[in-house]
Amino acid sequence: MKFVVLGAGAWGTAFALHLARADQDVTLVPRRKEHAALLQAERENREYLPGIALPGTLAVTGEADAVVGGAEVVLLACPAQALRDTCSALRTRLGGARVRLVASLAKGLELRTHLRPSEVIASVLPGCATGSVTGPTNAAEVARGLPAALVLATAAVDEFANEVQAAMSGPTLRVYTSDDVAGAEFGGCLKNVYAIAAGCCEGLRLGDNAKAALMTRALAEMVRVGVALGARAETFYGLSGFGDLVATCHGGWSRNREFGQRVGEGRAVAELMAHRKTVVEGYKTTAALDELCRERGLEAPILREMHAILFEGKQPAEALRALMLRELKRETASPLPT
Ligand SMILES: NC(=O)c1ccc[n+]([C@@H]2O[C@H](COP(=O)([O-])OP(=O)(O)OC[C@H]3O[C@@H](n4cnc5c(N)ncnc54)[C@H](O)[C@@H]3O)[C@@H](O)[C@H]2O)c1
Ligand SMILES: O=P(O)(O)OC[C@H](O)CO
Repeated sequence: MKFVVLGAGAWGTAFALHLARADQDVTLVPRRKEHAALLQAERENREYLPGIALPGTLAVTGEADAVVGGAEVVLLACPAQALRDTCSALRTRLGGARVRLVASLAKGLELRTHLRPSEVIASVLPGCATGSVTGPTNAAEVARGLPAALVLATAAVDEFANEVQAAMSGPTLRVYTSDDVAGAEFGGCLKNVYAIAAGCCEGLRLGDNAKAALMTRALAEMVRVGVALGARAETFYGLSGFGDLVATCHGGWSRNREFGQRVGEGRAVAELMAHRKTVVEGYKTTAALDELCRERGLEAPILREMHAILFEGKQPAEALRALMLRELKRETASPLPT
């Protein structure tokens, strides 16, 4: 199958590399032409995925115009806040050509519109089949060929979605399909917020009990918020929800978790964000989700406290106290999977 991956950060590069290893026809298109030239010359993405050789079968080009029209599947591997511009450029490049699926690899909610990745794609490329690829997949581990599983979420799991699933799957990556796109995408967005919270727990040296409690209540919050926003409860207990929550809250590699750890240690949020070279999706997604929950009157106390820490200057220790001293209640308050 013919894939084009737009964006050569850590994940776009790792996923393209995986597809090449799976014998798919794949072209990786970095955003900057000079980055494409570097990747072609060095056969390594030293900026975002150092130490991993790109196989000869992985084509790299800086000329998106030349390749997108011939793709069956276009994968968008940019940060969530850059998806709209990336789709606009893609629309111009596609002209009359029709790719069969445009799917996002991003895990964030758009600021202001509060649209999920596939909704952003649909708003810029109406009539296009859209989807999301999400789940617990640290880029470096996938690039090293370590086993992982993820979800390809599309509104209709039709024959073509099954073909894409098969093309993406192999001995090191098992791909499941889902037609609950909202659930898969909200799982990917929300888990990044809670990974920052888990990092805060570590920065505050609260111990393993605290992190376990946080993750458990975070899952309940994910289900409650997600279901209220149109997702199915069961999806949050799968790879895109629980799976990615566990991976990101525990992964030593997680940029969201690590950022939260620094915040918990008392570092200033603005200073941390100013010096970042790679994306921390949970930061802006906290703002987008908090606004959305407030607009809809949804109760999301962990998300609320994370917003207070990241955008309102609240001290992490104060936020912890606020969560611990909330009104006591029964554990069964959240919806259970059907
Ligand atoms: N790295 C991972 O392990 C991983 C795994 C699964 C999903 N994701 C998700 O994939 C998305 C991309 O993450 P990443 O890890 O590849 O990021 P990264 O920080 O490694 O790289 C960022 C990428 O985004 C591009 N970019 C930055 N600003 C841009 C802009 N304004 N317009 C277009 N492109 C821009 C950069 O050129 C680069 O290709 C994120 O939503 C992330 O949550 C990452
Ligand atoms: O490094 P993070 O925190 O952006 O997490 C990467 C992936 O989303 C893990 O599945």
